[in-house]
Amino acid sequence: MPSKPFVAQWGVLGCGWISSEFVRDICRLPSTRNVTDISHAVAAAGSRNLSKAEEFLKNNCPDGAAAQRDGLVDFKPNGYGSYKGVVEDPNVNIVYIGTMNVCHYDDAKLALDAGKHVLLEKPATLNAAEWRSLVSIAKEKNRFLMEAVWTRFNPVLRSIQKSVHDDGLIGDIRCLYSDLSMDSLGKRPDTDRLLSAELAGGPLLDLGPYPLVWTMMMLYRHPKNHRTPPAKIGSTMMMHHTGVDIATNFALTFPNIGAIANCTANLLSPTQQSQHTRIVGTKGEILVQGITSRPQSYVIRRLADPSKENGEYLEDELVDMSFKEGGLVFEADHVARCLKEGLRESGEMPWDETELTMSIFDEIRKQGGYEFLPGLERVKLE
Ligand SMILES: NC(=O)C1=CN([C@@H]2O[C@H](COP(=O)(O)OP(=O)(O)OC[C@H]3O[C@@H](n4cnc5c(N)ncnc54)[C@H](OP(=O)(O)O)[C@@H]3O)[C@@H](O)[C@H]2O)C=CC1
Ligand SMILES: O=C1OC[C@@H](O)[C@H](O)[C@H]1O
Repeated sequence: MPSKPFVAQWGVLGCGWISSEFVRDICRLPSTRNVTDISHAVAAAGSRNLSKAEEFLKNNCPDGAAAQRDGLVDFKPNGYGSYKGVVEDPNVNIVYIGTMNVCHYDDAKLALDAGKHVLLEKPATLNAAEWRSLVSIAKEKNRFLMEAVWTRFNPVLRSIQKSVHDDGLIGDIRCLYSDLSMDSLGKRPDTDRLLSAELAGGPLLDLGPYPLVWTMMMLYRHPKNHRTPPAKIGSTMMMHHTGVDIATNFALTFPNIGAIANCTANLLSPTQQSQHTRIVGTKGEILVQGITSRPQSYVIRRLADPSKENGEYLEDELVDMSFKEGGLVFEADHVARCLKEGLRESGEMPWDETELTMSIFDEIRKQGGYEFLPGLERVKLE
């Protein structure tokens, strides 16, 4: 007899866009993606406004998520007009935090202090000091804590990582180019979360995590890099009149493997979806397609003769791995497995990699002159 799947019992903080995407994705029955060891339930959702929480549940998971529809648990989702209600709900064992950047630290602390495990949307915090503080609370409370960088669990990224790291598909990596940008300027009000200084907006923190995740997964995590942080961080930032960045370019060097990453995130231009990320090696290159956060396919271009300078490529090979899931469920499955195993930290999105991410953003903000409004940072950098 197969054993009963472990059920992650989610409580959701913030009933906005990404929370609804997350909840809809965990409603998909695990069997449709050949998953049998874990499942998901929505135990609660909380908003600053009760009717918004109730509407959120009605629209996204009126019967709960997969485990509720499969009869693995017998509770229905509860709506709350506060975040406190969610973290105190006895049916909740893990809290998904989909609130604004400026709320992440307080909301994660609220959940950890209430004894709940936490999956916290990117950017985890405003700076590395806030993240270190959350990690120490998670350790003290003996609870799971992970930054929600869903792209790390995307099957396309995983396939590319294996082909490049284990099978030497493009030889030694030399350069990585990755962009996530949007042509938002003039199309969103200055009060929008992407442009507002009060909400710690700007493309570095909002979009930058994705070019950086490609860098982390392909270069930082390259077996020959031995998880060595970038030796140099160089950046150029253009500021918007609201006090957030409007465009940020950054380059990171990895001398152990002789590779450099060139990352861009701006609100001036749309990303080129036919090759948002280009990974160039000594034997060829990979062009990743789709959205930078949610790749769907990639093109392999092998050099006909790798010994030639600027040589010809053989015919393009398309690897189409399009999937029907939203993509957030792969991350949710991983978290459920961590909880099932009693882990407090994920090996795939460990605490020190979020700390490194936040430190890189801290350094880029310092170079570019992007300072948060007074009072936003709950823990200041030394
Ligand atoms: N993983 C991914 O692909 C994505 C991640 N994100 C991340 O998720 C977070 C939320 O983004 P998104 O869902 O697009 O944003 P939304 O504006 O759609 O939702 C954010 C929610 O935050 C809550 N909130 C708490 N305090 C405030 C406040 N002072 N002002 C406004 N809202 C507040 C609100 O929930 P309520 O009113 O219910 O209390 C609101 O609905 C961001 O940190 C972003 O970086 C965003 C998009 C994609
Ligand atoms: O995480 C994100 O990915 C998609 C973008 O549209 C969004 O602004 C960002 O928060």
